[in-house]
Amino acid sequence: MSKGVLLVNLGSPDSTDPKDVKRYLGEFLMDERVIDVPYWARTLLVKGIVLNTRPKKSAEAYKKIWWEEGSPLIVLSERLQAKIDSLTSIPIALSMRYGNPDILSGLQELNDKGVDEVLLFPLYPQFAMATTETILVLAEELRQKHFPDMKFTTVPPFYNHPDYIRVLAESISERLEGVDFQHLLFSYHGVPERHIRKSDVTKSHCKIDGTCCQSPSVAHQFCYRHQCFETTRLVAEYLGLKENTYSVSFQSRLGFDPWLQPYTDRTIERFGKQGMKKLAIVTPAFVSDCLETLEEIAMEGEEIFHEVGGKEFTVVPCLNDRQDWVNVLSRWIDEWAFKKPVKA
Ligand SMILES: C=CC1=C(C)c2cc3[nH]c(cc4nc(cc5[nH]c(cc1n2)c(C)c5CCC(=O)O)C(CCC(=O)O)=C4C)c(C)c3C=C
Ligand SMILES: [Fe+2]
Repeated sequence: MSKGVLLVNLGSPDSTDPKDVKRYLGEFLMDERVIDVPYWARTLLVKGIVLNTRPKKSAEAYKKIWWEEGSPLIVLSERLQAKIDSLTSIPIALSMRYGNPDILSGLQELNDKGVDEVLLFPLYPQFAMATTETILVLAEELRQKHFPDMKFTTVPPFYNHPDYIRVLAESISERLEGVDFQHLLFSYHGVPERHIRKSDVTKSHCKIDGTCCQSPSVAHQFCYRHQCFETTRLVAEYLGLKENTYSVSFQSRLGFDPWLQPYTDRTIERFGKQGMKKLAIVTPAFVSDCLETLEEIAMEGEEIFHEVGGKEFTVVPCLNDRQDWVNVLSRWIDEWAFKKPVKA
């Protein structure tokens, strides 16, 4: 068997043209694991309402963060792929769940190189049905249809892996060295509360009120909320952060259903109104900087903080293509490919 790796990230529109943004949002939001309502209702909501207004607004936001080479998320993922590729001897392909390059072309590229055993590597530290699960389901559908002889292995969510925690914590301490801050906010992408209940394999563990995430359960294997809190706890422990000097919030909610709380924008506002002047923020659900970190946090978040009297707003960049992160990912890949012992 010949081995290869498919890194998979979320994806971006091809350009900031509202037509491209509309095509991308259409594919994204028509995913039944993102807007998980019956097909007719999703079609009515997405095609009848959201796609008539949101593409223009989102295109404006993308314009603010777009780079000459393209979408930051794609460019940063490509840089990560290239650096891993230079350290490993097996083929490394890159795909996006939505937009381009798609998962089919990534699998085709590996197949053309003679690969028949693929390590599927969703670039998400925490599991969510709207991210990890949708990648794995689509990849499996494509495998069955186009590459039935291919074998898949999947990298599990690495939210509590000591290597990930160390690199994330080091990236925070590097950025915050010499920065005077009163509070470190861990802002994760939100999901609707309903998604947490749906992913609960026990069907009874998740209460979403904070009482369940600390009590051991098999449900945690698929619980986004638990995994976000665990990442935070472990990083705080690594950095020796004192209680009440850090907290968790959830950003980027869409629609009117309850999403995981507290919401990041309201938290930033509350901190400023309470008199906080110096806030630092880190976004561990994203391994690559993207619209949600560069625009929603670094631009909108800072504006909110300043409007309510805040002064210094420091954003920790995502891991992107940091060399220590590249080294960790390359080592994980080699350990899988060459069956080397797994070291923390
Ligand atoms: C942890 C990662 C992410 C989760 C969980 C997630 C859930 C989720 N997202 C939407 C809706 C949108 N998200 C959008 C952008 C976006 N989302 C993520 C990651 C997660 N999403 C990233 C990395 C990005 C940025 C992409 C980029 O090109 O930089 C957008 C598009 C932008 C916009 O119009 O605001 C939408 C829409 C839902 C509904 C959801 C869970 C159900
Ligand atoms: Fe999102």
